[in-house]
Amino acid sequence: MAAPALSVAAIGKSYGRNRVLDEVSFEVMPGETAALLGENGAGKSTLAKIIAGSIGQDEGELTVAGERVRFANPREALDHGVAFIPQELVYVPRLTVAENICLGRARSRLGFTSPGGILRQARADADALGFDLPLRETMDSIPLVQQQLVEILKAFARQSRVVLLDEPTAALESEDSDHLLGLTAQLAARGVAVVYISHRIDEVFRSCDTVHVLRGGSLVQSQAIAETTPREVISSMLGRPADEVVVPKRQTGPTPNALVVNGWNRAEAPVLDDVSFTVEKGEIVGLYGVRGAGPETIAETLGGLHPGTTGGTEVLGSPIGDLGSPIQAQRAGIAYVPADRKSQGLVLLNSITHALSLPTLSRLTRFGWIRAALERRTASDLAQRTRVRSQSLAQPVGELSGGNQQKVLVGSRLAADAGVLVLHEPTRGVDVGARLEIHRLLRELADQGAAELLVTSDIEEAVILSDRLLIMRQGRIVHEISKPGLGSQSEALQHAGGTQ
Ligand SMILES: Nc1ncnc2c1ncn2[C@@H]1O[C@H](COP(=O)(O)OP(=O)(O)OP(=O)(O)O)[C@@H](O)[C@H]1O
Repeated sequence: MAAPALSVAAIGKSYGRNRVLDEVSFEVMPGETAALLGENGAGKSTLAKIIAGSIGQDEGELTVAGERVRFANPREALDHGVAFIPQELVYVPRLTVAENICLGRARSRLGFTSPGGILRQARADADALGFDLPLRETMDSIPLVQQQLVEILKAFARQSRVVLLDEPTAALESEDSDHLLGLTAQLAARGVAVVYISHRIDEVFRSCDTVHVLRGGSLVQSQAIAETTPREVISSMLGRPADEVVVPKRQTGPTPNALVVNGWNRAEAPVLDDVSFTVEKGEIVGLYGVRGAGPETIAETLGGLHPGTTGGTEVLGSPIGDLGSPIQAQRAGIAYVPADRKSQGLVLLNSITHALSLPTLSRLTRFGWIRAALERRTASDLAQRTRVRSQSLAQPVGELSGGNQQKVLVGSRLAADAGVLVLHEPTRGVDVGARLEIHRLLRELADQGAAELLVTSDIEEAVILSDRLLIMRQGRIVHEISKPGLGSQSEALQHAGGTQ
């Protein structure tokens, strides 16, 4: 029998007194796609980073294709055919997409270092995988989803034996996710071992052969996918039976409008075409559409990120003159939870306490002094409400697992006590348990009178959380579903895709 492509034996890792991985062992055969699951902070990314040479283990051994290895850095891992696509993307912002794709390979081919050569190579790589990418644009000027496709392309273009993907589809629309899953299957068919970290259980059951579940750093389930069920996997992740939970919909009748958007237009991309809608106090309104259809533009405009959008806006009964900057949006009474927590939302060096209280700092400040005790109390209340898992609230946000960083981001905006909450992908990268907690929290806030606009690419989230769901296509609102339920998913997708 062939040697495993990857063997992980009794791996252990601690950060100070925090035991992050304990005696973790499993194998992945060539051509196998293994899912690595677990709640936020369970240790998945840490394990992936150890396998990929970004950090070292304290105990245990790694074997790649029968050879015992200990990589000093990711470069060495790549040279051994181990490629890692991390959760937080690493790219050179000022270089073009083509240059980023070819980065690190420039010396391998004659003539390859000329701009034309780089463009040709990048185009060949992109075409081979059917990716349509703006190769001449700089990385920092393209949307997050495209940045992600570039990273994926880089790993795929290199000849890899083991490919680790850390939540690659968290930020992707269903169409792009399906494309990516198709690519992963192609890789596996070529004999590559794929380790797939995801919080999307349905995706794992569609595309993986085996599943390994981490809880609190220990492996608690290792099984063929065919021999288990989503319910069983969720139970092992949570360490308790997975209960059927339904987040209740709004109970109250009509209330005054808290947000009125009236005739918004944008001629230049991203285009909006005469968009009008309202969100009542206590109501959660979802906006759904395929990428570029408009929902994200509306969220970003409300966050003050798209000056130049014309039309009228009212917040809590008062007309807003201009949403030209994030500060103006905030002053208008809008709390915006951005989709991209790293570049728009969180300073990773801040302590959790500071990050959670930052948006409310003016309230906590008296005569220029931050009232430290109040700051701590606010932060600890928010950390509890969003169930942030950390060693202490003094820990830098950058040390938290990705999902816990997301909880801090959501929590920090809740503290602002704004009348209107704009939630852009609020549960991206968040595990099933925490996703439910965030959903409950958002419902609780709505019950207390907040108006919420939910922009999510997760159609299931859109239908279970929204009281009303608006579907957008090509910059316009094309359909409204008044009381969405799980059965409304296909209706929403049909209208979003234009097949209706
Ligand atoms: N550089 C670091 N310093 C201290 N602690 C860290 C560091 N990196 C990770 N940790 C801790 O290790 C634990 C595991 O984190 P890890 O990122 O592996 O979780 P994860 O399972 O990938 O979670 P998520 O689903 O949220 O991405 C967490 O408790 C985290 O706070």
